[in-house]
Amino acid sequence: MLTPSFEEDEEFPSTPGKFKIDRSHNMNRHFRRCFASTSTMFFWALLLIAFTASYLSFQSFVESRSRYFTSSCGAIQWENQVRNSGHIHRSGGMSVLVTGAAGFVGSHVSPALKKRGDGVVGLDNFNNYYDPSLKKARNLLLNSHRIFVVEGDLNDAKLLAKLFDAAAFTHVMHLAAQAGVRYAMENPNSYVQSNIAGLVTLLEACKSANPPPAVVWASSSSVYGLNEKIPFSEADRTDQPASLYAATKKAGEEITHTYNHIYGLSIIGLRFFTVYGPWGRPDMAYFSFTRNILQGKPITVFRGKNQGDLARDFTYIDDIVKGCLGSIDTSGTSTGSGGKKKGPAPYRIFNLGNTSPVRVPELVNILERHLKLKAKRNIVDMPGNGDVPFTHANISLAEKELGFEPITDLQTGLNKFVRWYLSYYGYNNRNAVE
Ligand SMILES: O=C(O)[C@H]1O[C@H](OP(=O)(O)OP(=O)(O)OC[C@H]2O[C@@H](n3ccc(=O)[nH]c3=O)[C@H](O)[C@@H]2O)[C@H](O)[C@@H](O)[C@@H]1O
Repeated sequence: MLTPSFEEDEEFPSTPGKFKIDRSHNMNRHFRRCFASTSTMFFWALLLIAFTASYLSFQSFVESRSRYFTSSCGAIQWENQVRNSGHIHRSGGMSVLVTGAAGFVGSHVSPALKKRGDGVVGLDNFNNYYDPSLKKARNLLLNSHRIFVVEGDLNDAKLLAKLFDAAAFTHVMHLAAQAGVRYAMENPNSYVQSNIAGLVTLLEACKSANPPPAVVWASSSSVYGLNEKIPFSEADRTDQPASLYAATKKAGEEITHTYNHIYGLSIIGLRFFTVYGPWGRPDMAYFSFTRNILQGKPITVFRGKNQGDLARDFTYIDDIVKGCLGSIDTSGTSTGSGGKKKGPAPYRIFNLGNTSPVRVPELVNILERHLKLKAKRNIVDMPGNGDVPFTHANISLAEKELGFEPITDLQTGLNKFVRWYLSYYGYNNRNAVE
């Protein structure tokens, strides 16, 4: 029988790239040795069958946990999972349905709620806008915090009704969305589907719940569009969106207002300013720049009018999480019941930004320092694809009402991001998907 030796351990290093290269050579050698006698062959066949059987039963266990149920037995198990995950473990705590839980912001907000004793149930459709394996990895992390994430779509009204039947959510943290400013030109309907139709389906479920939850949801700094008044304040114009993405987020602000007005839903809309950090979104500039710099590929740096640099009020994820928790804690309650308004409910919108915009070339300089590599910069004029030249948040309202206080500068936040990136993808960076 084959016994592992030091020599074999060395041939299977932990880096996945090397593992792949060496595997065929090793497999040939193992096959020659292992199948030299019939008894060893029989032993390996039994082992293979046992392994396959346990893998299949594990898979079906995982599927039954998260997917919509098909049998009554599965339904009971599913409802128990939802109820347990949404159970509150502290006095005065909340039970929160987090949509987009396996997304970037959702995967940070959910454990933060759970750690302080709140109940959390996730909902995510695990779509392939970017590498779904990253979403699955975030999901594993959530599971390790005993957070159950239901795989399903916002537009599935029946599923939402089942969720609200199974758990008495006090709050909905609505983070699921079609994100990305420039992708809206490629796939406009996905924005309508998620950010408008999905939002309405969710609000319908919220207003019908008894009692209805308070809703905190992700709007976007992009609603300021062509606004030139700096810094951006909540009272500034938001009627000149520069992208379809921004237009759907602005529509979301109007739609949530009507549900507040007609049904007494308590609403907080959060205008996030270019959120970044560990477990981030691969479609965002800081993430794709890191990947390309490590792979020795060029990066495209957009330049604005008169060759001016673009700038963003980059905001670190941990600061955003504090703003989300502050919103949940101060949301007030919805006043309606069973779809009938009983009195006025709060409707508020807040900027969550860092208040110190950084030019995109400076972002690249910081990444170069952290990665100890030079970027191959390809500087081009900003195409007319929905981008805005700069963002800059005035956060005095969020400071006053939510206790929001961002403390992470870009240098520090990107250092944490790069360390995560290297630990997740490895130094050879071969597994990073475009
Ligand atoms: O805060 C927001 O409202 C928005 O922030 C980001 O949108 P954006 O600020 O455009 O973030 P990135 O796509 O990471 O771009 C950052 C900056 O890098 C620039 N960029 C982007 C990509 C690229 O290849 N080159 C480049 O120079 C962009 O023009 C922009 O100035 C998110 O992608 C949106 O989902 C979010 O709603």
